[in-house]
Amino acid sequence: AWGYAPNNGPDKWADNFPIANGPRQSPIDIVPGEASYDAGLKPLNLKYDPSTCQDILNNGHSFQVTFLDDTDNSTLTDGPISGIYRLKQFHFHWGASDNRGSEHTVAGTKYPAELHLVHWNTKYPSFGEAASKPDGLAVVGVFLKIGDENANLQKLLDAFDAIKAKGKQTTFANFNPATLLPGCLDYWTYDGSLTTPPLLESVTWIVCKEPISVSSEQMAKFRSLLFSAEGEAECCMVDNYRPPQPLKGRAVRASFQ
Ligand SMILES: C[C@]12CCc3c(ccc4cc(OS(N)(=O)=O)ccc34)[C@H]1CC[C@@H]2OS(N)(=O)=O
Ligand SMILES: [Zn+2]
Repeated sequence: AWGYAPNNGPDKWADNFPIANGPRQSPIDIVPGEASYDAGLKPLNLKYDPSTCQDILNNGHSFQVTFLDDTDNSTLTDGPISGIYRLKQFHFHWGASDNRGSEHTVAGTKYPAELHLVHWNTKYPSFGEAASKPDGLAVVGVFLKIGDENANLQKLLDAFDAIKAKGKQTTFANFNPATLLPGCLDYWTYDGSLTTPPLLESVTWIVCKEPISVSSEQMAKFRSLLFSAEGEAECCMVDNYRPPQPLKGRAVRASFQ
């Protein structure tokens, strides 16, 4: 099965998922000087209801917080998209050390981690259906930068002892993902893909310019999770990021000047 090790990592994914070499793969290196300001881009409208928060899970590739998505209580509208996209889950990617870990990079700069808030287009009947459509998903990416301890992030980290190994999950209620957003919601946007197999080219990427803070001690806590299941040889969950992929002529637009 795919992973992030030398024998099953990003350089091997094309063996089973040939779309890995497709025309709209993610992540990418965002070069601010080459992004074009688009005055037609609207501000992001993110409305999240903490009561839709369900559980937190170690899926063997990252940890994710999953939301009830049978109502329009937690949605993304406006920004570069049309229609209503529902929040399904959020998860992170991070490094073995503070000098790497993000998937998108900014003029080659890597951040220690990156948050992805995954939303699906309600013009389709379900998340899984939407994931195979070119306008099916919208993922908001937020960079994490080493600085002050992040009290909102700490609520997630406090649940880690219950989800240390692959496959573990626990209930996780009343968390408001809006508390993980930066103060300024300026963003870059481009057409891309899932950054893990099945690498489906169904994502409108919305990457926030402003990072949120995470302390170095909190980053160490991320690295205490395991790729491995209980009873298997322990393998620390680190470097679960795909490196930037070729832009192949795509436009990157900026919501700000
Ligand atoms: C669950 C699914 C397979 C994996 C997957 C999905 C959606 C969004 C995803 C975001 C990811 O992360 S990222 N970095 O934002 O791209 C990573 C994987 C994702 C759907 C696509 C088909 C499966 O759906 S299904 N079983 O058919 O209902
Ligand atoms: Zn992701």
